[in-house]
Amino acid sequence: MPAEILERVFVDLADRSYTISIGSDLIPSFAELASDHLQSDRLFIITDENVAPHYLSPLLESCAAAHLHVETVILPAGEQTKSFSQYESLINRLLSYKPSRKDCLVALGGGVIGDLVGYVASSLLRGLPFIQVPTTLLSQVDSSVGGKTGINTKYGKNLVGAFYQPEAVFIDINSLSTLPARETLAGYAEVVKYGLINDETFFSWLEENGPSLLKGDKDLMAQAISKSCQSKAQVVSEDEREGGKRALLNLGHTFGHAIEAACGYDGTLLHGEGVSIGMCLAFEASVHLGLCPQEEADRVARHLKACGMMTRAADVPHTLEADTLVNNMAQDKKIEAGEIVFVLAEGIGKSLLVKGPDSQIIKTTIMRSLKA
Ligand SMILES: NC(=O)c1ccc[n+]([C@@H]2O[C@H](COP(=O)([O-])OP(=O)(O)OC[C@H]3O[C@@H](n4cnc5c(N)ncnc54)[C@H](O)[C@@H]3O)[C@@H](O)[C@H]2O)c1
Ligand SMILES: O=C(O)C(=O)C[C@@H](O)[C@H](O)[C@H](O)COP(=O)(O)O
Ligand SMILES: [Zn+2]
Repeated sequence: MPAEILERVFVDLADRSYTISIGSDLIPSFAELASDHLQSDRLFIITDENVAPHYLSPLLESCAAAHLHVETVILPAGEQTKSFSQYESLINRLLSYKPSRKDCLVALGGGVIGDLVGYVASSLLRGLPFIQVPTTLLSQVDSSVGGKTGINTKYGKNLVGAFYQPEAVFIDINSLSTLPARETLAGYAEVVKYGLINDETFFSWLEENGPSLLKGDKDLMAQAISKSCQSKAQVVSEDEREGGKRALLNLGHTFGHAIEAACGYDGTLLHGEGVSIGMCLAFEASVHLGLCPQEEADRVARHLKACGMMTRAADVPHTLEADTLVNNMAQDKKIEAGEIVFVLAEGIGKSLLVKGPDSQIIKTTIMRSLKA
């Protein structure tokens, strides 16, 4: 089947600008689509053990047809791959192939592969071009766009990394057909996030269409992916390095990352699941701080729950302590003069940054969410 591009979204970043192409059958046509972005005929495709059996062959076949020279690296799947040890081993493996600065890395996979490969691209030989081919819903709507790359450390999520933009992003929505339902749901949390941040109309659309989209309606899914990419591209174009409004894309993440760290990155809690609970906590905290009406927080939790998402810390299949979560939150990157800048909300579509809100209210909100 020839590639069908449904939409192109431009990320406007001066000399680092690029296009996100969204469509069907883009992976089997990768080499043709990517040809304008390649500076040499040598590519390094990095993927994981779950993605490779489905999508590596069509990608390799398209590269062979275009007479490209390709080396392939298949990494273990899962969050633990975003680590110092995998970073070092990938760097060494790539160096063994004697890469040049014009060769291109291709991240074929979810956010784990995209974040790791992007960071390797930013640092190997002081920077090589890379292309994102995201294959999870989460990576198609969020992580492949915007240039946040990095790995986790024992102190927390994404604490080592770089802002480093890809040359292009190719979103093949057909790849979602093999994604496990739990992963689709986790990605959906980041879709809902865009509505909650600044687009109540989109949130209402999701209330109406989210359940059908999650059941496999491809047309609705494509619309949600386009809308999410447009939203993210807009924010990133205005604030690439999170000097201000980009921090709103972190709605739910201060809480979510703290819960993820407490669970140990072993698959007990997926990133999107932490974000779902974290967004509910952000809205509940906003209610207790007198910023947001209770009905708005209830509406957020109701929608996420109706879709089958986790909405409370008590839903996590791991024993969590409020003190551990508060302690983990102290590693958040949005800290200014010793105070965490929280993403809170005055209502749906009305998010805002609040520096150092009452810490007792934050802790009480967490404790309530931990009660079954
Ligand atoms: N850089 C950013 O802006 C940004 C944004 C959001 C999230 N993230 C990061 O992204 C990561 C989460 O990404 P994710 O949710 O994509 O997880 P992931 O990369 O671990 O992928 C989820 C699982 O699905 C499998 N998989 C991927 N594509 C598949 C497909 N098409 N069919 C079958 N299986 C498939 C993977 O092997 C893995 O087991 C987290 O580390 C998070 O911190 C980064
Ligand atoms: O692109 C952004 O900016 C985001 O915050 C998107 C988030 O969904 C993503 O999880 C990101 O990796 C979080 O970044 P961090 O700076 O909080 O580590
Ligand atoms: Zn996220």
